[in-house]
Amino acid sequence: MITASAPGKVNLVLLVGEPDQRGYHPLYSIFETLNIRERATVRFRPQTAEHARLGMPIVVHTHGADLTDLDPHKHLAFRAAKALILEAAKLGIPGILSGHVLEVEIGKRIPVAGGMAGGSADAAATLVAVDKLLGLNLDRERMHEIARGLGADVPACLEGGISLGRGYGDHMTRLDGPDTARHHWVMCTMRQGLSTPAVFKEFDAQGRGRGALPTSLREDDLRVLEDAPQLVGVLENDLQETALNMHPTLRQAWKVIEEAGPLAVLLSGSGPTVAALARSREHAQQIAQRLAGKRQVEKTLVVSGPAKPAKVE
Ligand SMILES: C[C@](O)(CO)[C@H](O)COP(=O)(O)OP(=O)(O)OC[C@H]1O[C@@H](n2ccc(N)nc2=O)[C@H](O)[C@@H]1O
Ligand SMILES: Nc1ncnc2c1ncn2[C@@H]1O[C@H](COP(=O)(O)OP(=O)(O)OP(=O)(O)O)[C@@H](O)[C@H]1O
Repeated sequence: MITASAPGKVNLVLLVGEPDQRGYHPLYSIFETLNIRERATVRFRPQTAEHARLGMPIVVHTHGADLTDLDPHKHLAFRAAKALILEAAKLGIPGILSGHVLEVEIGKRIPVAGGMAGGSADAAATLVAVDKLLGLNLDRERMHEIARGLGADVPACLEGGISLGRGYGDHMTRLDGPDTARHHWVMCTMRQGLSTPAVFKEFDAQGRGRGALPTSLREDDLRVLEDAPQLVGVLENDLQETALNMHPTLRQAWKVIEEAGPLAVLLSGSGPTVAALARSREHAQQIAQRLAGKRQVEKTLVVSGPAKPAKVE
């Protein structure tokens, strides 16, 4: 049995270009991974008659969130496990599961459909756990290739730290080092989620895409590695206005969160989770206390970043 974990994220900078023919958007995205982690535990189980009917001998159980409406084959942990079984076959290790099913247990802590890459973190943790269980020992490059086939945010969850994502936000360059400052956040979730494709679609309908994106790290963006006060001037999310227009209560929540006294307020990815930047952990706890009981905010999570990469526990 192997357990691995992977972090959630907030995009410190998210610049969005015009969509390509498939409708996907080129991005310039600086990810900060957060110390709120998803866990994947994987093991072999003997195959039963019921399992034999499964097309692919993988069973996923999810704890901590209700994903019963989700087609099991679309669960990102299922897709990650399947990708590595196919990779094993490609590497000439067929029958790796013979007589067994691969069981994946996911422990979710990251809110679903909140813009914090919860499903992507499940995928990243599953990739690392199954790689170890099957003894594949894939290198970083191959893991990242497989990860980006699963979703644009999966490589960032594998990578950890603070990283620049180019291409579709899925080609990572790690930016942080030993002197990188720690950042404290209050992640404020909303009762109603927002669908990532719907936000991008509305963004396009409003013609908000940038004609050109920076081709390398902008010098000013190096401030993402500094303390919270320096970070304030860097934070930027092109999807913010679109999400604020689409969500029924996000604008009211935004005002309430600003009144709780953070240094800055930022939409996390495609939202609707709102990231409130604090000076320190104590300040973050104060903000969370001020927001307790406010009906506009579902719950608050006091977190910090950058976080460790996806790894075996
Ligand atoms: C908004 C972000 O969270 C910022 O980090 C990501 O770009 C979204 O990452 P993700 O949820 O892992 O994205 P995917 O699962 O690959 O795609 C979900 C949907 O988001 C849109 N999408 C995603 C990434 C991208 N570069 N362009 C897009 O247009 C597409 O409509 C796609 O169908
Ligand atoms: N393991 C998973 N956990 C959560 N949702 C999943 C998972 N696998 C597939 N999904 C589907 O993806 C949708 C969005 O999931 P997720 O929680 O990853 O959103 P998100 O955090 O907003 O993503 P991102 O920030 O990467 O855009 C869910 O509503 C669900 O239908």
